[in-house]
Amino acid sequence: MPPICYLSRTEHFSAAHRLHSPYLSDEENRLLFGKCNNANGHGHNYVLETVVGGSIDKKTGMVANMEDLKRWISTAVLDVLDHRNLDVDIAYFKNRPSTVENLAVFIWIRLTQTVPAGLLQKIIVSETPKNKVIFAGEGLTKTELEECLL
Ligand SMILES: Nc1nc2c(c(=O)[nH]1)N=C([C@H](O)[C@H](O)COP(=O)(O)OP(=O)(O)OP(=O)(O)O)CN2
Ligand SMILES: [Zn+2]
Repeated sequence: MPPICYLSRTEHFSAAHRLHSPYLSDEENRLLFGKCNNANGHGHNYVLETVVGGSIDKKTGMVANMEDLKRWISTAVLDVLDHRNLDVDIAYFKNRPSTVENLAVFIWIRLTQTVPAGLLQKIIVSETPKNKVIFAGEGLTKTELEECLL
């Protein structure tokens, strides 16, 4: 069996948002999200690490061509999220808070629609240098998959 490797690519995008849940009252939102619920909103310079993995192709010496990986991430994620207001521009966040967890789910689903089946292993989305979420597609429901379609 050929050796298995994991490739990682890090990209950045900037987006605005406000943490607010449609399932909570205004007062509950203020208490839960604090300054992040401020009506003016705020922005983050997000960092997305995408990890793909598989066996090394004998002929190319690659698990995947980094040029392809760059293109998949740009098309599926950066073109859609960079310099956007998540709550206003992305329908997925109309009925769920734009937490970094929900953002990771959105990004994962977008990537699975572009990256060849079985290659995508894990994503790590950082909202601030201190806060990051790791997602590998566990627990996805049909609802998320359908609502993620643009
Ligand atoms: N589980 C989650 N909790 C919080 C989220 C989130 O997406 N998921 N998001 C936020 C805020 O949007 C933001 O990430 C926090 O901003 P901030 O407090 O400014 O960032 P830091 O924690 O890095 O900075 P400190 O100065 O250390 O507070 C909040 N919670
Ligand atoms: Zn925020």
